[in-house]
Amino acid sequence: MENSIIKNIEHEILSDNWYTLNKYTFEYQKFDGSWEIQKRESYDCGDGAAVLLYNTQKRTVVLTRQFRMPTYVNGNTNGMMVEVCAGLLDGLTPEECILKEILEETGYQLTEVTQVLVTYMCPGSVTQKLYLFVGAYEEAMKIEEGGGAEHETENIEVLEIPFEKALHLMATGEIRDAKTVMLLQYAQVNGLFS
Ligand SMILES: Nc1nc2c(ncn2[C@@H]2O[C@H](COP(=O)(O)OP(=O)(O)O[C@H]3O[C@H](CO)[C@@H](O)[C@H](O)[C@@H]3O)[C@@H](O)[C@H]2O)c(=O)[nH]1
Ligand SMILES: [Mg+2]
Repeated sequence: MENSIIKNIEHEILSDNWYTLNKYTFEYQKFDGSWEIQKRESYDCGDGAAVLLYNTQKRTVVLTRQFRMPTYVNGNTNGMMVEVCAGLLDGLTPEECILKEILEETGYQLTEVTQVLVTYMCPGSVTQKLYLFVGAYEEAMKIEEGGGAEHETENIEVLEIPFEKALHLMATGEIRDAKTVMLLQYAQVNGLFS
């Protein structure tokens, strides 16, 4: 990490259970040139990849639905989230990761996806960099049931819905996962279905 506006970085691990919560204490040079000590916690759950699966003939997208505990404890009544297929890199490249996740979670076997955006999802507190893809799917590519990796107790429901319905669900707030909103809007802005 090279940066002339911070120095003397100290690192401490606050929790290292499933993911890692780090704490950094460092000197930060303010805009007026003076230095101050800052302390920042930083949650490292790894980088990830996500994909909007779309079919222009059928005008459909494939999404997933699963229980997300962090949303349940923050206002999402039944904790269920409708999201694009996504997963953590776990040592793979973003493209390798997302092709594997597509098969595991949705049962489609794709060989090609296109990277369209790279985003920091929550830059004040979470390290995660997320690689966003779109991928064209066809019925013939469905070779497995999907549903998620058994050993990860994922329990993922696969939804194939019209693109217009996905846009409607986004407008009504039933779709409110950020990566999903970004990819649906990407499809809309770039005329993926036109
Ligand atoms: N035992 C245990 N399992 C966990 C824990 N946290 C996550 N898991 C398991 O680990 C799985 C990881 O599945 P992936 O498909 O790799 O990731 P994801 O949870 O779908 O998505 C993650 O990455 C996305 C893209 O970067 C993110 O958008 C999403 O928020 C999340 O971090 C989860 O589904 C869940 O079963 C935990 O604290 N304990
Ligand atoms: Mg996943």
